[in-house]
Amino acid sequence: MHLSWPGGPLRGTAQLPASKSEANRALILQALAGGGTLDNLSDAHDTQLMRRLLAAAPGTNVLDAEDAGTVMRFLTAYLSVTNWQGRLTGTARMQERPIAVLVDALRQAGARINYLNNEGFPPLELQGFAASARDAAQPTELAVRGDISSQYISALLMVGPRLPGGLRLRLTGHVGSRPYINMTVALMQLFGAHYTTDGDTLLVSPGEYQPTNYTVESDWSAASYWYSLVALAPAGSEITLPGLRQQSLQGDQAIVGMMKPFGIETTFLPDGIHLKQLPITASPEVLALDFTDCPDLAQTVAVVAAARGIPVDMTGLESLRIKETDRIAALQIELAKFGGSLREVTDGRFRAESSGFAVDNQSVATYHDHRMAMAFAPLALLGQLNIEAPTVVKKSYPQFWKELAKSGFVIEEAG
Ligand SMILES: O=C(O)C1=C[C@@H](OP(=O)(O)O)[C@@H](O)[C@H](O)C1
Ligand SMILES: C=C(OP(=O)(O)O)C(=O)O
Repeated sequence: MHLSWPGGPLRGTAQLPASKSEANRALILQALAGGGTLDNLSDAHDTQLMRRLLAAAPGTNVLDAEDAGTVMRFLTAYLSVTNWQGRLTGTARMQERPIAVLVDALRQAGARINYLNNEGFPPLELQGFAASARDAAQPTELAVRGDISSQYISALLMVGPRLPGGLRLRLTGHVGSRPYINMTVALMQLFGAHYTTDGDTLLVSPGEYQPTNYTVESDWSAASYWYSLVALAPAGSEITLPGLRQQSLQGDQAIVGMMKPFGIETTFLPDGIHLKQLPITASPEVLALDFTDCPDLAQTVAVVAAARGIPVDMTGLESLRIKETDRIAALQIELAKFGGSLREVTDGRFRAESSGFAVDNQSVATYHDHRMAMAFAPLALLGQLNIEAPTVVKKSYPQFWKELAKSGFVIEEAG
């Protein structure tokens, strides 16, 4: 797909998808509650897939979570406690994304799960749930490391009320993506769960979820691409993004602060936000940003840093290697095409920077990763650009290209 910008400031209103993270939790909680209504469910493929698989589960013994991490992890827990028996699989890439931490914990809780291919990875064979003969008045006690994926923890927490005696979950190690755990707990409470903490131990009381009505917020991760568009567009650019809330459950709202040094001012409106590009005032020689809590923002920021020539030292990128692709390797290869780089300067600290950054008809490979496509697309503001396999955006933001076209980009399909 060929992308170009006719010139002049970027202006107008862009529609965002609803958060797939909120939606996929709400769908699991709704299924466990046995009712309630969800408004503003995303048309994102991950959300529609979750909905379809939850509906299909009672009548089939093969489910395919494709490339959706939340679907694979949340369903493994949900299908276990609901005693579903069958095979849960995913794409070739999903079969490389680890799941042992979750499977070990569920086995301890009483789930019977086998690996069908490689130990520790999907596909899985679920053989039902046999709660141990332990005193049911005692909570199921589990210890889970938090440094690989928070999705294991969210998955366990959501089924916690269904475990005999509830769940006492101790988090160990350096916990990443913590705002996603907080989002899980907030939605569980909204659906009637009882939850407390004792340091890094999370306690979920046994009980039933209540049918609940919830309106999903727009997606802050998707909003991040509009931040980079405004940051790279000509002076005077501004954009309105409806549907975002100041009180958000999404940790990716951190983009508000991260984009300030790039000159982006955020104003909260009664329904949404307004972004405005301001002249960049004095900034440190090298910015330091930690992505431990918001890994999905890393690609957005790395590309803007290189394109604007504002070096950023990025930490907290560990989980990027096991997402839709190895995002660190993908960024390194693609940034290099433009004169940018992402170099490991010390253990775990990566500097995004550039020398002679130029956009001149390069072709960006997207590695089956929606965020590679959307993080690099804003570079079309600086010159002619090609994006390979552009339909990859459907995972979280199917309308992305349509919204770019509406805002003035010229888009030509390849071939
Ligand atoms: O729980 C969630 O909705 C998510 C958690 C994060 O994953 P990790 O916990 O694996 O970092 C994030 O990257 C992913 O896009 C969505
Ligand atoms: C990592 C992501 O998704 P998931 O882990 O749910 O596949 C993402 O959307 O960036």
